[in-house]
Amino acid sequence: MKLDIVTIFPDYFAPLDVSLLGKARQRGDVDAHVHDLRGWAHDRHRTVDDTPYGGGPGMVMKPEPWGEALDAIVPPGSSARLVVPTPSGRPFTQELAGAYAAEPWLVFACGRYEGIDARVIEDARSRMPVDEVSIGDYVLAGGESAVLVMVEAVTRLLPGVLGNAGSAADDSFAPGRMEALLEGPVYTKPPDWRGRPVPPVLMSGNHGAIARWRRDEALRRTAAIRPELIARNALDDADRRTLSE
Ligand SMILES: NC(=O)c1ccno1
Repeated sequence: MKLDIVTIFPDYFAPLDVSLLGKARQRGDVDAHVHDLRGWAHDRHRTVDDTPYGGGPGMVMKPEPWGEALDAIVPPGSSARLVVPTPSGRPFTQELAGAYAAEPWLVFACGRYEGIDARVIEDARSRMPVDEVSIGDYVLAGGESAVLVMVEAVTRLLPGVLGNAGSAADDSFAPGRMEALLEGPVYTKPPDWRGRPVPPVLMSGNHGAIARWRRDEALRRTAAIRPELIARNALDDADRRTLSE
């Protein structure tokens, strides 16, 4: 997967060199490049923002640097998808992360201030798919943190990035039988810690009973914390019995 990130704070993306993603980059599984938008701002102060038409607080990111940056990074006819983090975007979900993990090339545009001049998105849409995406119903100072979240959620799904390929399949919201359930509790050694034992079923070696217990815990957690998700799952009789307890 090819990733390009355009930002006025390139140092924000130092985390791309650590942990699983850093290893994926070293292996060449992820070809990530961070670009400083000011490289396409040609005045003496390398200005990237200006006052909003129509008045109002704050500043808006100028279209010219963005247009030149995207022209330079994404040649005409290439296969890139532009992703723009914004609180006014479509929700970023595990499903969308899975769709992005199948994309050959993602370009992330990190807005700052009050946002990017709308014509930048319009112009980009004339030559590539563009998604405006929100990681949640809150406002950040810029898109950089949202891009770090999305890049981690997407790249962990790429083959070979997670040490245990099955791990992603058991995630909360992972496609399949656990699709819209919150993951239940997990345990490791010691078997008893501060007088708190590990649930015995997890040490029984009975894989069917363990799978049932894990699903029951996920159902109970989801019903307690995110009851609106329950209806998104295909429930069997055992599930319904658990939820009726
Ligand atoms: N909620 C968001 O995704 C966001 C992006 C930039 N500011 O907020």
